[in-house]
Amino acid sequence: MISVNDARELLFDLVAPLPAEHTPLAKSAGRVLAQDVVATRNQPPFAASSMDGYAVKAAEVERHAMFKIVGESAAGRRFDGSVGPGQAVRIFTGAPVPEGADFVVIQEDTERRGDLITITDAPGPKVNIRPTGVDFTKGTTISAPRLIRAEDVALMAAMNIPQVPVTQRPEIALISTGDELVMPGETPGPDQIIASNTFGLQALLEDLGARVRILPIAQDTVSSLETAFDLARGADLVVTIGGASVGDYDLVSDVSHGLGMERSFYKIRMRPGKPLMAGRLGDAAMVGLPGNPVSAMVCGYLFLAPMVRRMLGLDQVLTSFQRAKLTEPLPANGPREHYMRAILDENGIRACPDQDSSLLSVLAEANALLVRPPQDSTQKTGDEVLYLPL
Ligand SMILES: Nc1nc2c(c(=O)[nH]1)N[C@H]1C(S)=C(S)[C@@H](COP(=O)(O)OP(=O)(O)OC[C@H]3O[C@@H](n4cnc5c(N)ncnc54)[C@H](O)[C@@H]3O)O[C@H]1N2
Ligand code: MOO
Repeated sequence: MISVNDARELLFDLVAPLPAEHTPLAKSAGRVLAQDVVATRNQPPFAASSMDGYAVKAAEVERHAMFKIVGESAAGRRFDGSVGPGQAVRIFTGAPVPEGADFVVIQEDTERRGDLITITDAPGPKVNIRPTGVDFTKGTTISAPRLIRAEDVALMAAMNIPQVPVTQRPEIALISTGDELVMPGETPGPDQIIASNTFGLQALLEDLGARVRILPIAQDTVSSLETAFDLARGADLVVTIGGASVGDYDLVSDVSHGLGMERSFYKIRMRPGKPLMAGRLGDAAMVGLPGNPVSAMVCGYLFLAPMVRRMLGLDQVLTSFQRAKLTEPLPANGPREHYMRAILDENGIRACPDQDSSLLSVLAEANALLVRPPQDSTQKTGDEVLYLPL
């Protein structure tokens, strides 16, 4: 058995960042920027008014000063002439400031009669003009890698980048194994249950940006498992669920070995999630998850999620541990690193009372995984512990 950290390193060795592709700007949110993108224009491309009012010469701005309106500058339609002494140009927010003007008096500070305006209130020092390129200039770069957020989409749109280079989405095939499983919506036989962690993992992995294919459930036979592996061809990562332990029907190891899987490791010194196997199967990475629903989900958070982030080319692939104070004591831990479902609130953190790895109801109630090092001693209320937010 190897440690969680060693397992993670070996899992990272099984995957690499995927190539880039272009996606339309409108579809780029949630994807990972694969190459730097560069603005090809200044924003604003001209000195622009930030208010509705009158463009004048700053030197002439004072209370009671009068100006003659000689034209209009609107957003999208500039005033072509220039502003001379005693002249003003009617101007609107976002419009180009005409030549000769270096101040915009807001209309609330003026009184207009025909084509004459008078400044009624002393304008402050603010010139109400946005200089050319104040937002960004030609050559401004958004650096890759970067998880593209809505704000980045807006910025790239303003930069006039209609096609965005993004990392290809990792394709993941999920194979549930076991005669006892049926899909949600089907009618289970008396000894059957519903495949669950399959769908939890799909949600988790898709949320990270992977494309997930749920394959038909493999029965506990060699041929059924072989068929499932065959259907998984083309995936970057093949994940099996269940059949990883030592029972007579735990066939994943034998079947994957028979198909040429080069094993990287089997079993991690952790709870839950001990009987995890990993290796390379043809062009794909393969991870055999333990079937217990919580074990599979915890391994999804701890191992599959970082693998996906690595395939997406992100720098930050691990979730950082946080610290909180215990609101209830903990008994000593055994030899395996323990990821306990826990509840974090404003007072601190406490482990859920029942940590059996079949209990999805407890996992759903939890909002953190409290991390116990191997052989950790008894912890008292108020002691600080590490946790991962869920
Ligand atoms: N003698 C030993 N028995 C077990 C050991 C051991 O070391 N020695 N390890 C235990 C641990 S820890 C785990 S975890 C499980 C892992 O077992 P498998 O990976 O072989 O999983 P299965 O036996 O196929 O299933 C376990 C459990 O989970 C249910 N299951 C499986 N897949 C799904 C799914 N997609 N959705 C919902 N539930 C699923 C399955 O019905 C079983 O109840 O082994 C222990 N045993
Ligand atoms: O370690 Mo198993 O993965 O607890 O239930």
